[in-house]
Amino acid sequence: MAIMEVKNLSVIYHASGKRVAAVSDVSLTIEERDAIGIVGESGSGKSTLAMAILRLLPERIAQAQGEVSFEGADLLTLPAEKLNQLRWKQLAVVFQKSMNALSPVHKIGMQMTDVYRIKETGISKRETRSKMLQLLDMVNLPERVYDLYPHELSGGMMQRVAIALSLMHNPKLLILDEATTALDVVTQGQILEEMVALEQKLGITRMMITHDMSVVASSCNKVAVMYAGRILETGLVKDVLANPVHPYTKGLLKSIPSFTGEKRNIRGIPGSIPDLSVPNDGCIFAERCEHAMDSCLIEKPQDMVLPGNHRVACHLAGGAAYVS
Ligand SMILES: Nc1ncnc2c1ncn2[C@@H]1O[C@H](COP(=O)(O)OP(=O)(O)OP(=O)(O)O)[C@@H](O)[C@H]1O
Ligand code: NI
Repeated sequence: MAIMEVKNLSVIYHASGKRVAAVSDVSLTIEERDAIGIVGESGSGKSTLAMAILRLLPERIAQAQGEVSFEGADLLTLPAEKLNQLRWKQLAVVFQKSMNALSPVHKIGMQMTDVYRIKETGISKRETRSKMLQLLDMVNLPERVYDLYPHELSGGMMQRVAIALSLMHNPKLLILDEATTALDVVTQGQILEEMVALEQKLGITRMMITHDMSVVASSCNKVAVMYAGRILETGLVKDVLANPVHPYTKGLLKSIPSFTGEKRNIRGIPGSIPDLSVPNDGCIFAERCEHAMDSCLIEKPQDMVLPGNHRVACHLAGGAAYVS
């Protein structure tokens, strides 16, 4: 069953007299218990997409259009009070810098308790404490963390606390925006492994925002490849990674080191993301694409649907040049 359906979502930032099309016509279906990776290079609109879904964009400068249905409601038009009830309880988010929001002068346990009590009233101190210890244990932190100050924690421990906070009300959908990016590879791997085990136990659905395809490969079942505000390819991880069709996805996969550990040159994709304040009617990747044809410059490619609902927005995917 779909837990969230994003339909034709677009976000425009109004910045210094320009209209920046940060997210353009994005549609996504997230099924219950999916772990969907949103992957793409810096500036491709991943965070904007997450913020739009959560309606956290600054209203004065950002304008979102489209539909985000979640639990039968459209998050984009839901009255603020109803939306507040959903946040944390149903929908939770962890950012890369989530922990910066914590006060340096209060102990972790007390801060967790304060956050918990905003939504849960009428629960005794003892019960709350035991719930917080249980949460710490869930993310593999020892009890003593309850009595530590933020500066006494390592980066990995901090992110674990942030994840514990996001889980405190058993959310249905958890959005992680580069939540493990700043960590060393070993700690990141451990946290991802723990996340996967935890969400299987708790029945959580996860949206994982990252620029790192190997994070998606190791912790997600679905992937959406985003570039310059558009989703270029999406499908099951096993299909997209084994059979990438879009030239951009192929480039992204080439630019990460091999999973088997063999040495390979890390090759970036030449060029950079286009100016999003300039309207584009063709394929947004065309100017960097080594296979671009005339039609790519003037006509926006529609989604080509391959077996397994593997979707690709590329003229080549639908044309004669594509061999399955
Ligand atoms: N407040 C803002 N005002 C104007 N433009 C913005 C604002 N925030 C983001 N943008 C622009 O929107 C585009 C998408 O940015 P976004 O942060 O969503 O990308 P991202 O994929 O999350 O990148 P990163 O991987 O670096 O976090 C970029 O071109 C960015 O410059
Ligand atoms: Ni981002």
